[in-house]
Amino acid sequence: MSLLQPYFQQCASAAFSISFPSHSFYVSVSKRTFISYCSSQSQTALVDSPVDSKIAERDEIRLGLPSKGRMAADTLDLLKDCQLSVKQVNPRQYVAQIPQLSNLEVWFQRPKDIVRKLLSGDLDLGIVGLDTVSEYGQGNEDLIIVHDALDYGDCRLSLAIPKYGIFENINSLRELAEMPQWTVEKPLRVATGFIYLGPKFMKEHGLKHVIFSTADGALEAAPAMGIADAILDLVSSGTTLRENNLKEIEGGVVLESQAVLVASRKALIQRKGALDTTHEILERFEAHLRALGNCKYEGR
Ligand SMILES: Nc1ncnc2c1ncn2[C@@H]1O[C@H](COP(=O)(O)OP(=O)(O)OP(=O)(O)O)[C@@H](O)[C@H]1O
Ligand SMILES: O=P(O)(O)OC[C@H]1O[C@H](OP(=O)(O)OP(=O)(O)O)[C@H](O)[C@@H]1O
Repeated sequence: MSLLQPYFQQCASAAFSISFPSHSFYVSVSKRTFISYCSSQSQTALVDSPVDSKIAERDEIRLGLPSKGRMAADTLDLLKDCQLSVKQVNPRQYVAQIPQLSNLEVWFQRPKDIVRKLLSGDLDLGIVGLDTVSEYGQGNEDLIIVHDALDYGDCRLSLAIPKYGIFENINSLRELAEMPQWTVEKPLRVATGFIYLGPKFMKEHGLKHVIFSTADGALEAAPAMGIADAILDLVSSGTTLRENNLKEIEGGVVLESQAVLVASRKALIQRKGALDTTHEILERFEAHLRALGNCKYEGR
């Protein structure tokens, strides 16, 4: 019986179940996500889930890890803390092994490519920020957040506006939306790298006259350069906003993010050994987080 079984029972309606000769498992796609797994002698197979096509044939299970950037070192540290040491022959090689998980291959990729490759079936599991899954996954139902709180990479995707000029007394999304300046001819200009989540958030919050532009970095410069009125970007300490005379506003947080373990639903269902390997990784993560006092599911 898994550690997470009691939690599953609380949200069984959001789950699907599969029974095979040797085991059964449940996967929930609710906000607090997990995999639950237990032994069963059942010979029946019940699949209540959109499994439309076959996955690519290969024997190994593939885990994508960030190849560089903010998440890379912390991800390796987490795995090491869980006694899952990643053996990379040299840093320019993008494939590695974890001796404790013999059927698993690690592939180092840029975070956004990890999400893309989960969707294309070229990876089965990945560790990235929730912001990256949400932006590049675009709500695709094949992506399952297996663990939503790995306790690093904390940040938020937040709307920010200048502290000065016409925005001086604007402190909430509602006040921003009600400004008379934004019209069809002269919409609110938002600079962001999040071109899926940005428009979706504005639409959901009823902001009609908005136009987006995009850039790969240093977005905080856009208002002062006269390129944008607002920015939608990741914030952690808030220093970059402050240094650029920008402020967050009430109701302007699109998403709270941290590192998550994400899986391809198809891979979990169809790839031999994927479920056991995922369960093994998940239990190690939970044991580690519990030891740190950060296990969300403890006592459930
Ligand atoms: N202050 C922060 N700014 C940006 N990302 C942060 C911050 N704090 C945590 N993160 C996490 O780190 C991830 C960014 O990692 P990285 O720097 O590798 O990405 P990237 O620059 O978007 O990738 P790429 O170089 O492929 O475009 C974010 O997706 C987020 O989950
Ligand atoms: O709240 P803070 O702790 O100041 O962090 C936020 C900043 O960090 C990220 O930029 P990054 O350093 O990745 O550089 P970039 O602007 O080139 O993306 C993000 O895009 C913000 O600019």
